[in-house]
Amino acid sequence: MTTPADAPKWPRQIPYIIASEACERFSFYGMRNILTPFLMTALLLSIPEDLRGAVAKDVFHSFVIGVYFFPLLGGWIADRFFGKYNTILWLSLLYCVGHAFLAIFEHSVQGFYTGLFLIALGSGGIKPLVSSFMGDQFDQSNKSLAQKAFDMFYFTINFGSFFASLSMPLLLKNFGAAVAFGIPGVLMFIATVFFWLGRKRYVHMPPEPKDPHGFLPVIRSALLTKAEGKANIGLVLALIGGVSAAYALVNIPTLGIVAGLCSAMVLLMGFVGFGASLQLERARGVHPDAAVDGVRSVLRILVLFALVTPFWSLFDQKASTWILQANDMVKPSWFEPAMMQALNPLLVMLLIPFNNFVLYPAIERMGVKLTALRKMGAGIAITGLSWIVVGTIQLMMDGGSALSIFWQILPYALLTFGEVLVSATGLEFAYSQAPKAMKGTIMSFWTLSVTVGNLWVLLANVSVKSPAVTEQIVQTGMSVTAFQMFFFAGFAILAAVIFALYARSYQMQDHYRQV
Ligand SMILES: CN(CC(=O)O)C(=O)CN
Repeated sequence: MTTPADAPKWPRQIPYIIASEACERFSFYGMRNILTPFLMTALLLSIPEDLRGAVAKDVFHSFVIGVYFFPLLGGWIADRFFGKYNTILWLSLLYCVGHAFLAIFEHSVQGFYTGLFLIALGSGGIKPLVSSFMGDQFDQSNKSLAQKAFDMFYFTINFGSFFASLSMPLLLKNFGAAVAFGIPGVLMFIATVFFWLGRKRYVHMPPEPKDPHGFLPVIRSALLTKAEGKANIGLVLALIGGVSAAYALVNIPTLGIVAGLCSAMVLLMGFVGFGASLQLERARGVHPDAAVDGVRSVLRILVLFALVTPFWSLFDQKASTWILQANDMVKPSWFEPAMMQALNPLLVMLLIPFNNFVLYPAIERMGVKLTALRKMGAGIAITGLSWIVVGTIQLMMDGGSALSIFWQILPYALLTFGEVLVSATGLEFAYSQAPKAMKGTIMSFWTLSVTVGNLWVLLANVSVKSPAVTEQIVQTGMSVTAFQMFFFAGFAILAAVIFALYARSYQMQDHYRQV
């Protein structure tokens, strides 16, 4: 029986991290939400109007790609050199400087782009570290509270993003760019101060020295060690990955720079990882058993992350495909389609407490154990369901029905329910499953799953430009838009089924630190 004395205790430093995250997310979503309108109506005015939209999109997506690439750099620097606290603090200061550049250089393209680069470096660099640092504050005695802390963390992200989504477009319109970009900068500075204030209370995990038995050395040994009488199929697969990556790079003119680079990265990682997993046992003589087992568990986590990527494909299209649909729906004259975006953080703030206090306890009372993997699998499937609803709305519109924009509330609710199950749960899952020396890196791979999810969207968009594919779609009797919606719904539901099957054989790890 648990007595009050040994009941798990909340680490008192958690509020500093959560308050800092709320301010940081306000600053991030605040500047991100006004970036495209600012580029279109101010910074890029010298570009002819018909070309301006494409340039603005390029700038925006290059910025987003940076944000999701730099987590790898931040994770590596923290794990190997400076530790999480120092890396977060210094990158946060750089992030503040980036915001200052945006506010100061509202008339200078070069100054403004430098600001964007610094923000991508800062926000991307700290993104996986903050959640991982929060996990470090828990140990075996109170790890049962960690999921609640990650849920609170996710709640405050959306608290920040909700107010930013509503207020920043109005600030840009009424007070101009210097004020609109300055305010997120002030919020980021406050976020840094909050984080710094907790410094004496935090648990600091030291960086790990270069390990000859780390992830990459073990992978290399697995691929390069010969086994008598056996072919080196793993190495052949790794080489196929290298050649395919080179092919994707050569095809950048067709795929576009972003899709080409991301495809090359995914192909290389996929083939090398799969090849190494086939002959990981060959590394056993070269490295200690614990190192080889650690690598196997990391590769298993990466398979789960790969199966989460379809969720991100669907989730991030609420900012593109769903807005385009909303444009053609019936709405009050004062209502902007993009304002539907604010529904997502609002619903996250409602669903997290509802799930934790009402839904999860009710389901557990019915005898169903809600593991992280069950929640994530269900979340991916529910996200697929939201796209069946959106696809059905599209079919009705294509058939000539005039539908109110408020019909989108249902798919938004389903999508956000899926998000809370997948993304909020996945943060804690990723942390708890990562071996100590690889926490920053694994959290970065979790963030990278967002990039890969967006890659599937880019590739789907490239493929529907091909006349052969369009012809096939026409034969189904659906518009390309409706077809794509059902395609993505099926993509997520298939991923959910594979996720559920794979999860059955997944051995849960416990990498919380000892007391
Ligand atoms: C995508 N996220 C997480 C984040 O860190 O921004 C959301 O919270 C979207 N609702």
